[in-house]
Amino acid sequence: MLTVAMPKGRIFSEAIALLKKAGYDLPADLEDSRKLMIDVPDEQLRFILAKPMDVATYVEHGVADVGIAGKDVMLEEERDVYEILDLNISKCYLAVAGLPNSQVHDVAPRVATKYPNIASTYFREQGEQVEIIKLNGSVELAPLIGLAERIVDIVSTGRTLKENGLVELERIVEVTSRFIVNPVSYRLKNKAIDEMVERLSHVIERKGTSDEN
Ligand SMILES: Nc1ncnc2c1ncn2[C@@H]1O[C@H](COP(=O)(O)OP(=O)(O)OP(=O)(O)O)[C@@H](O)[C@H]1O
Ligand SMILES: O=P(O)(O)OC[C@H]1O[C@H](OP(=O)(O)OP(=O)(O)O)[C@H](O)[C@@H]1O
Repeated sequence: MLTVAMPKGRIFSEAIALLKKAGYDLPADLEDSRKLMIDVPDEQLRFILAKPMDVATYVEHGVADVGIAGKDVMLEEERDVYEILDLNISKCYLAVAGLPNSQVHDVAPRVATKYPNIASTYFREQGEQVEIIKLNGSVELAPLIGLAERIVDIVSTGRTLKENGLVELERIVEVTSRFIVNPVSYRLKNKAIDEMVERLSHVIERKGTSDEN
């Protein structure tokens, strides 16, 4: 039995679709359920449904053998897990944004973000001193209300920035979801994990090729 940590929220449906495409026979109502632990005995799988930021924590502690997590989470949390596969789903990127034409005069401008580690590493590498303000969501609000001069947040379509009158200033890193594995599970359950990786890679490789479209 493999325990798979799945991120609830926007990655979930794409991840389930990918597993189904890879040939896993999963219950149709998986996405409507409020259950947080779901066994699929025919496939020898147990799913646990976690907050996206927590997936790598479950995998690092070995209560899940494998999991699916955004690259943003992997960079922010730096968990001791193997990142085996880029699943190429839930594409977006992390960027610095702010109000247009805003002049930053402060010695240490304030940067609001859900990603304090990524943001401080980025600005340190740029040689810029900033004050990081940690938020848990609606980060685009911060410059509008005067909490921060800049933000570091996810951009996908750019709609949230646009509708709040913000502009992208610098692109930090591209983000997609990754298949991650607990190092001990990888030794003990190598066959089952390798099979899942193989089946998933097969589906990812075919994605976007001309005979698939
Ligand atoms: N706008 C977006 N488009 C595509 N992928 C995104 C977007 N925002 C976040 N992601 C990816 O999805 C993951 C987060 O998903 P989601 O937004 O459902 O979680 P969340 O922000 O923790 O949600 P909440 O705290 O509101 O439940 C991120 O780690 C990132 O990899
Ligand atoms: O470029 P877009 O397509 O507009 O997507 C980007 C928005 O999506 C995410 O927010 P989410 O919906 O997860 O809300 P939150 O920030 O409050 O968690 C992200 O934090 C941005 O705000």
